[in-house]
Amino acid sequence: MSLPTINPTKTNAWKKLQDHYGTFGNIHMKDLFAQDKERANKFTVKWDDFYVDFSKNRITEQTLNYLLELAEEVKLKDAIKSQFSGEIINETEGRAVLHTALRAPKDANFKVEGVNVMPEIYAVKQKIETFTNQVVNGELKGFTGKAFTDVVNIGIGGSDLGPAMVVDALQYYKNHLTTHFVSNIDGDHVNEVIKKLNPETTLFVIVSKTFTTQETLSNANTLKAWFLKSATEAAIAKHFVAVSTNIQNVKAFGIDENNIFPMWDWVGGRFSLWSAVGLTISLAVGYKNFDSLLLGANKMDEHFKNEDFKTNIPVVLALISVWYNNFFKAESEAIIPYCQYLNQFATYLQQGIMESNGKSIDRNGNPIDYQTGTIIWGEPGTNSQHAFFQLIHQGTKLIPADFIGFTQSLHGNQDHQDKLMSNFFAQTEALLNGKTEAEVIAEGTASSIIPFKIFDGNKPTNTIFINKLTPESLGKLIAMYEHKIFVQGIIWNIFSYDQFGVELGKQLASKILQEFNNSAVNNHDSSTQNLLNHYKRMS
Ligand SMILES: O=P(O)(O)OC[C@H]1O[C@](O)(CO)[C@@H](O)[C@@H]1O
Repeated sequence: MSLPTINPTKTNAWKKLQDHYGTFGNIHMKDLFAQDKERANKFTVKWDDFYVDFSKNRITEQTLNYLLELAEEVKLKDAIKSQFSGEIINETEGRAVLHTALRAPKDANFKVEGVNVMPEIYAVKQKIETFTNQVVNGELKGFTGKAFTDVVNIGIGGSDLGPAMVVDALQYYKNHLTTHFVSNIDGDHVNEVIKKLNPETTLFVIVSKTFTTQETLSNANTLKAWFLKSATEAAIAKHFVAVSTNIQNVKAFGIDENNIFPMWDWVGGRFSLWSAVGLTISLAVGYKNFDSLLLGANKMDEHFKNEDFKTNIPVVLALISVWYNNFFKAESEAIIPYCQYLNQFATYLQQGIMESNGKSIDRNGNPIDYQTGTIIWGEPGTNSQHAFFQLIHQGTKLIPADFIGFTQSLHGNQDHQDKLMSNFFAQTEALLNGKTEAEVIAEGTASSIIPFKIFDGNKPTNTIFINKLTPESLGKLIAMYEHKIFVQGIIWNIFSYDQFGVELGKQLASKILQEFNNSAVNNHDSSTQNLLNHYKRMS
């Protein structure tokens, strides 16, 4: 069975939303709160250690009902079933999409083409656990008999961003191993990492689903060449491991078969941190914590699969985002974690959201005449307040924002935590209420300055409030956004799991690379040609 192919703009719910948007006009959220004392309770979902308040949005109960009707009309329920039952929903690549199987319990039953994949998943998990324990305990040693001190993850995109974000987010839980990430083809990246390494005590984890990615293979070759300045070829087996679906290419690189951690083509790169792609996470925080991350994601999967849409966190967040994207024409969304540990979270979500839903052809193969993927950006609070919040508060653009916060800190310094969280609450309150002219005048402001100090307010935010940053709660949070991506892709009638848009640039780059050897460069547009010739002269 394939995914439904319903044009959302042709649904009854869409028309209702359009009319509703027309009458919604300039309703201020402040008035909605004043009219209904129960508003916050009505638009809050409490689930496990999550408290998600979406009341500070430009919605009424009617809006939500129409959005829920839209979900029904585009057959979201069937689509969820299709995804979890291993159907080939990544139709353009002919693949199932089963990252959810990676975090399911052992006795779950996820089938790809009739075969239960759980035994394979658990065999690889076992391999990750054994290997992690041996490295962390110092049982496995380098070529001079010393235990490992450093781990270098070599990968890019989904083979880098997920592990890098999680290792950073969970650094509180880290063991003695120092982790490094090399992704960019820019030689400065690998060069700076090399400066920090001792070949005798460094473990290299090459992560590439395809094992054909230029950046990853170039960086891996550079690191191998550097390593071989101090060690023999035989030592590679002790220091290099790989995560890939392409066993043949990994072996050709010189990696011992025992050092290969397999993955599967039914795991998309940007959804792969739950697989052996997360090996560096497991090494950095220990297998138990890695497994808790998976457990958290599995709990969110169950919530997503079973919860009524009205109180289903990923579904509600996705619907509200569609409301802004397609009716208010908001172009971007900000992700603001009040947590320094989530420093890389927005960057990570950029790939997840923009590579998945940045599409303009629908599931019937026709061009789309409505907006799809949102632009994602963000930084942790409070730093972001001192950087770009001016534009969110008083600029001309509507920027819905997710505020992510934790009731309990990990550091235990209540003074810092209270100051951080007072900012967290103050910002969403200020974005909601703004400041009126009367309030500005009452502050005794000089009359010529008054207009500059008025805040319209009415700026939407979701508050995603979690008890504590743990591997499990992080797993839930990541999975929450993964499901939001899926829901939006279904509504927009696009394929979320391919990424053909990244190919053209890659193809041209390899053509240009070959042309560097030619004496003259032609058959480009005149701009590109001039630039190439200038580079050839000057480099
Ligand atoms: O793991 P690989 O095959 O090296 O691919 C890395 C990344 O490249 C992409 O295919 C395109 O940027 C991503 O989807 C993927 O995460």
